[in-house]
Amino acid sequence: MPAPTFDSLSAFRALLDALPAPDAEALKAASARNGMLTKPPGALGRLEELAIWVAGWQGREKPVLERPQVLIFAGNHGIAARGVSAFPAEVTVQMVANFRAGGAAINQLAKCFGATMAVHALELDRPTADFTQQPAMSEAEAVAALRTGWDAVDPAADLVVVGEMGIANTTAAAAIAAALFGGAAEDWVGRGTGVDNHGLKRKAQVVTEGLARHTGLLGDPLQVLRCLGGREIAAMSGAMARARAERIPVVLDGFIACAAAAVLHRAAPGALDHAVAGHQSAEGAHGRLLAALGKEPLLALGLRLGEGSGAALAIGVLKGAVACHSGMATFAEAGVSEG
Ligand SMILES: Cc1cc2ncn([C@H]3O[C@H](COP(=O)(O)O)[C@@H](O)[C@H]3O)c2cc1C
Ligand SMILES: O=C(O)c1cccnc1
Repeated sequence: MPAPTFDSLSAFRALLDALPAPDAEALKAASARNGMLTKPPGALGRLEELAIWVAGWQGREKPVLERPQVLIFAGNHGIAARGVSAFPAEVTVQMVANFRAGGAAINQLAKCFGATMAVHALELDRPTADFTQQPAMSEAEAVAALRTGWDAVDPAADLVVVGEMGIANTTAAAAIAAALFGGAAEDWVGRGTGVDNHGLKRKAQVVTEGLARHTGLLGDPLQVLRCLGGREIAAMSGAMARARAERIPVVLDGFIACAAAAVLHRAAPGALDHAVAGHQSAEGAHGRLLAALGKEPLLALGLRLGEGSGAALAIGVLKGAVACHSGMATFAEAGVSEG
């Protein structure tokens, strides 16, 4: 069956209301298998629940992780002109060239964990509007960006990692988080690429202005995405939703990726049941955002890069979980006495 598609935000919302659940039979079978493997019950800790979770989404008792896909989306932001990043906006397009040449951190991590990697640059020569002045995107622009993400997912992948590149996007992500979960701008802004205290104040000011500009629309998570987000952020939301429609598990990356995920979470409760938090980044409010999503990170290594880097590292943890679950012998097979 061809994947459903959408040409408006309301059609996208309808898809979110009809997302599939994990396979109950596979969950039951994997859970039973986990209880028979040659280890004391629970001895593999969180790896056990991770393997069962992957089994449920993949619809098989013995899941596999052989075709992880890393998707990187890049976009430029009108608010970059407001001095909210330690780096100039041209770094976005320069890093896209670096991704394509294989020179970025994510290239190495994707290679390490056997993932394919695709880079989608979204109209980099046309930054989104400054959201303190007007909505970052028109409805048509937001839909086009969501579609880029939706269409980028390989239905044959067995795990999806979604990452981003977009100078100033920690400010857009902070604005989204504040709009979705409340609190002051100061609670959600962080140092991003390394802004000083003045930069941090500017970020809070820009977020405060953005929230005030769009108050009337912020009750609707998809309008939050359109008014305060960016093309790469919308593309990430679209990719995560498509992965769910295909029942492919997703690993969440850092603060920006989690802001994209949070839009889905607020638009349709349970929309992130197929997603695990790969890591907690060093961005100040990432812990708060993960808590709001109810997600416990697998790793916390002090990364503050984005690009899907922390999520790509977590592929290793998931591969370990799946390898043990699907490859270990049962007590009966190995002739080991049970306790
Ligand atoms: C060379 C370079 C590579 C990056 N790779 C990811 N980011 C990260 O930094 C940006 C967000 O931080 P801010 O909001 O402070 O601009 C995003 O592009 C994010 O992916 C990078 C940033 C730089 C400078
Ligand atoms: O949390 C992240 O992913 C992050 C933090 C700082 C800069 N870029 C990304």
